[in-house]
Amino acid sequence: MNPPGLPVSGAPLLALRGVTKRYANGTVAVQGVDLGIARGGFVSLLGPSGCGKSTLLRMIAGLVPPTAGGIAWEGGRRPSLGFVFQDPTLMPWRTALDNVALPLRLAHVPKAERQERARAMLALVGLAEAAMRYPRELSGGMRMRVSIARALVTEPEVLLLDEPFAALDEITRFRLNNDLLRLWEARRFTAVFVTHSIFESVYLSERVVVMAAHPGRLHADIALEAPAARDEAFRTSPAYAALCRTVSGALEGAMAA
Ligand SMILES: Nc1ncnc2c1ncn2[C@@H]1O[C@H](COP(=O)(O)OP(=O)(O)OP(=O)(O)O)[C@@H](O)[C@H]1O
Repeated sequence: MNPPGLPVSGAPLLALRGVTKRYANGTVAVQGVDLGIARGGFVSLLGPSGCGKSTLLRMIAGLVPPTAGGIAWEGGRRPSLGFVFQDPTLMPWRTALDNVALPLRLAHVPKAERQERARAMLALVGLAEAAMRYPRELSGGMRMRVSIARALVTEPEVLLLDEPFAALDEITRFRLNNDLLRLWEARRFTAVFVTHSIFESVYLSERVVVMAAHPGRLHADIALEAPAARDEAFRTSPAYAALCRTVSGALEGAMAA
């Protein structure tokens, strides 16, 4: 385990330096976060409720400005970003296909091309057959797949995910974990994944950043030495259990801190 926040070797895609967020009501949601994130990595932000995970992710997304510190992107420009929230936020009056195509419509991509790209993306998340269905005709897991397809249809360099699977049942969650890993392996976007779940963070990530609360800050930075193929065999392996124990110990430390 490394001390928290050590920059990754080489120039990171994203470098946070002393990032702090104090909301107008005086709550210090995040304090003095130093963190480097490498291109193409899969990093989880793990911590107890209220430790500032969502605030940190929103600052990375540019949705919330830090009150101190800075966020620097490689080359001095923010790359294209996709964002997946816990609530899929689909438009109920549009089909799955039209929901996925929406970011392309907003980017003025011609209709034929956007339909083709949205169909291909839906196929990648296993929903080729559901393209013409409306959100109310889809299960919770299918709606989340549509949401992920919509976030990826513009082929962003970075995918930010804020507890996307927290509201799903365990079996659906496991399936979507696998789907997300397959997409990441195929596309190699940089993934920053916020979760409460030790098991999920260990299954998905190459690196788990553990946060402590009051004020929200980094507590530990754990590189996970895991097999390249993360699958159901890995989920039930002693290696997985050992990594979960390590991360669980760090989380207990964060909660006691
Ligand atoms: N807009 C806001 N105004 C004031 N305080 C806020 C605001 N958003 C979040 N907070 C506070 O900032 C702290 C961190 O919140 P944040 O949602 O970032 O944490 P979190 O780790 O993502 O929590 P959870 O896991 O419960 O979603 C909390 O104390 C929260 O109440």
